Amino acid sequence: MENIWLEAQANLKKVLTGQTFSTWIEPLKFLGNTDEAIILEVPSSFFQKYVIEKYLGMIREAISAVSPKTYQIEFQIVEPKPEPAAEPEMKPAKEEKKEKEKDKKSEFIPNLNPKYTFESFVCGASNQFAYAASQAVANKPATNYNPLFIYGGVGLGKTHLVNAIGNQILAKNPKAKICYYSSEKFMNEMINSLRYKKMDEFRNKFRKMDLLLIDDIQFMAGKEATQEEFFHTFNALYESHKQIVVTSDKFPKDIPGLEERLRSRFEWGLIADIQPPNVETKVAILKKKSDQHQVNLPDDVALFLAEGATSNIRELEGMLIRLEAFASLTGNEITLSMAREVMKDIIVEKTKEISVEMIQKQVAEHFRIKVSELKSDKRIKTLVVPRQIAIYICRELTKSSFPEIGEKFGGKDHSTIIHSVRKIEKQLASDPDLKATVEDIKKKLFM
Ligand SMILES: Nc1ncnc2c1ncn2[C@@H]1O[C@H](COP(=O)(O)OP(=O)(O)OP(=O)(O)O)[C@@H](O)[C@H]1O
Repeated sequence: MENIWLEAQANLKKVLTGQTFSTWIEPLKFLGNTDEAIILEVPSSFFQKYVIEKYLGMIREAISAVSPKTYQIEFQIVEPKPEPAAEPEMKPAKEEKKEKEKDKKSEFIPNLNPKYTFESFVCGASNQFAYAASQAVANKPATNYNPLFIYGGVGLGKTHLVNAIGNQILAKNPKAKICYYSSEKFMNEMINSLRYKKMDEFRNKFRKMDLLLIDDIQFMAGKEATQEEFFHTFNALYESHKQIVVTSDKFPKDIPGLEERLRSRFEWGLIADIQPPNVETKVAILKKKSDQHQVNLPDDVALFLAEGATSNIRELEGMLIRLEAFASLTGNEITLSMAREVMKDIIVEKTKEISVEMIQKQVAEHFRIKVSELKSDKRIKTLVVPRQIAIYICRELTKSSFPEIGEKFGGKDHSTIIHSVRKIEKQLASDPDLKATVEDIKKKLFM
């Protein structure tokens, strides 16, 4: 049973960002199970509430994808063990020195996701401004746009862009002191530092940075002590001309519970928004991701996913991974009909119903022939091939039976229809031009 959870966890890792996974999913340890439920360990009630709110659906889905049965998910709070007592253990001097050095180094581990770069980011109309602003900051930190405040809805690429800034600065200057933190991590670390009387260490760590990247600042809303601490960190960095980049799901003014003095500071620099992507950008993102995974994603499938998905790119990526996994496990190429089957519970098809008549019209237009010629019995090659293609697409995209299709193609016998479908199926495997033609026609049908 634990294996089911480990497998589900591994799949979630592929879909979520490194940061989200390590913060929220990795700490969920398998505690046990009943016939109906899997019990997972959580470190606090806050943690439990957050996971239920944000990730329970995903967790359920990941589990049902790897188990034959549907399970409830239950959480049990297991408080982390307190740190060892203040009395330090006696250690040999050499060992102590080594540990100190290690501590020193780890202070500057930038914590960036190396996959999130400008190169791997698709720039479209919806994110152009934030992309350009991020590049400007990466090229000339702490000059024109300080702080840079990026805001936009869930899963639209804020974390990706701030990591890209950090990665680019680090590539130019490997010694740059860069720190990427989510605001929750900032808060948790601050609480721990208060608890173990290490506030000076905490403050110094942030105030030494050249670049401070704070993700999802909206989580600081209503947390007065955290905001107070962040305010002083902000001032210290700003005054020493260090770059600060902050992300949020809202414009500063619209974050309830954000102190006025922080809000006004965020407005000192540049505020750039990311809007939900249009279908073309979503297709471009899918194409880029599938290229990265070295998987062939046909255009019509990319369009189908892009149109069916919400604007959350994380969800779009999740769909792609699911499809890629299905194709690789069954050893088949990704096709539109496979995508429809695999996504049937996820994409509530809002694509229009495709009818035999629409297909006939589109194929006739493509080959510059008349619909009446397509339906005729004429056996010349310029008509036979389009006719077979049209019949094949009708079989793939409509629910019509062979005799029904035959009826609409001038009353042809169902064996003629079966022959046409088989013929095209066979040729598609070896004829890339034919494949491109079929995909092109299907794509136009869904436009
Ligand atoms: N324009 C884009 N090009 C390529 N990948 C993108 C783009 N936008 C988003 N993504 C991908 O979508 C996923 C989610 O993006 P990211 O985590 O940056 O979103 P976010 O806005 O920070 O979300 P949240 O509000 O949940 O923090 C990531 O894997 C990211 O690489």
